[in-house]
Amino acid sequence: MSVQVEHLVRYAPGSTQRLLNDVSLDVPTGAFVALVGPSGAGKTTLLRAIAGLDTFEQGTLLLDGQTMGTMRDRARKIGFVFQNYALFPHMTVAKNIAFGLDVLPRSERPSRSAIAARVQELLDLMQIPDAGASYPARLSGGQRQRVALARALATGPKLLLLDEPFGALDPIVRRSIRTWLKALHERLGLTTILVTHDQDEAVEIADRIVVMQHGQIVQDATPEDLNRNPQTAFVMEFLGEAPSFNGVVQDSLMIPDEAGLLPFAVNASVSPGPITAMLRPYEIQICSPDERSAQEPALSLIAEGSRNGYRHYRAQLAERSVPFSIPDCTENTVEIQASGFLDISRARLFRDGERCG
Ligand SMILES: Nc1ncnc2c1ncn2[C@@H]1O[C@H](COP(=O)(O)OP(=O)(O)OP(=O)(O)O)[C@@H](O)[C@H]1O
Repeated sequence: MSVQVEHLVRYAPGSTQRLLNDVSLDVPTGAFVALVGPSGAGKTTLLRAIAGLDTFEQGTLLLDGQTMGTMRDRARKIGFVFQNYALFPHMTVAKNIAFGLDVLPRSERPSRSAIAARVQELLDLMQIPDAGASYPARLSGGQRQRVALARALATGPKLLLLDEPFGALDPIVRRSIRTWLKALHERLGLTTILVTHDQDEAVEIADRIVVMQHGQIVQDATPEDLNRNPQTAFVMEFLGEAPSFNGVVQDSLMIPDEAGLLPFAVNASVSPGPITAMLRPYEIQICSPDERSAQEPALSLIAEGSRNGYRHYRAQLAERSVPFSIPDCTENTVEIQASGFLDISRARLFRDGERCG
């Protein structure tokens, strides 16, 4: 199922505050989109509007090119899992999963045996084939999340809306459920929109990341594009550690304010004046003192060990220390407490928070 949101505006009830401020989003059938952004950005509000759980004052919402039908039509086509969407504790797992089918009017409800078969199929799919007779209290957190997903999938929805569905899980279970969800999405040909606070999760699972801030979409791109071409300093910072360096552009040269950083050439289109350079720790390079013999070495390096395929360091500048890392496999040997200069020429440039180079 495709989702098209056009110029959506939603006000806080009884107020002129815009919770969603002219939001447009196009999600083609089969896409896996992650909605990310700081707390209060409007992610849940947008998801609820798409689900039809909340109304909106302006704009259009189209599912498969049509305005939304009745609530019941929607309920069958859209599966939701919200973070605090608890299972019914007094029902077995099987009854929980069957709920959406059991409550259908008799004329539409599958036979008892068809419902039982569907429940078993979902239990098998969730890799908890024997859990049907258990009560939710007997399950682990990860198993409960799977049951919540199974319940959302029982009516055969075409669109899956997930609001922090793995929030309560420990990182290891979370990682395995994430991989499994991606495979499920592909296998069932679903369209999935996932709200998550976990940037790594978004990058790993989604084919598109939509970043929200103040009720607006600030960028909508593939994970690679978002990392390579963040349109604002906020997006750059939001997606991961991003040391920033103030300086000034003169004659197409960025001259950092702090000692210990090498000036670097910038594109001629970048106008002179104050500027902020930001880059990832692994994009910072170290220059040994003898390459710049005219200057005294201006910083010292502190090794912080290896992690995730990188060797991590902190470079001590006059007023602060800056994280940087190099791939573990590199031949480059940076000695503990070695000194040198930082080359930040791979930085993106921002002015007033907007990308300018
Ligand atoms: N019914 C409401 N009345 C007034 N304000 C509301 C209402 N619902 C949400 N808000 C406000 O709208 C803003 C967006 O909320 P929303 O829950 O969509 O953010 P979010 O991005 O999902 O945040 P989080 O990551 O914390 O879940 C918040 O400032 C919230 O306080």
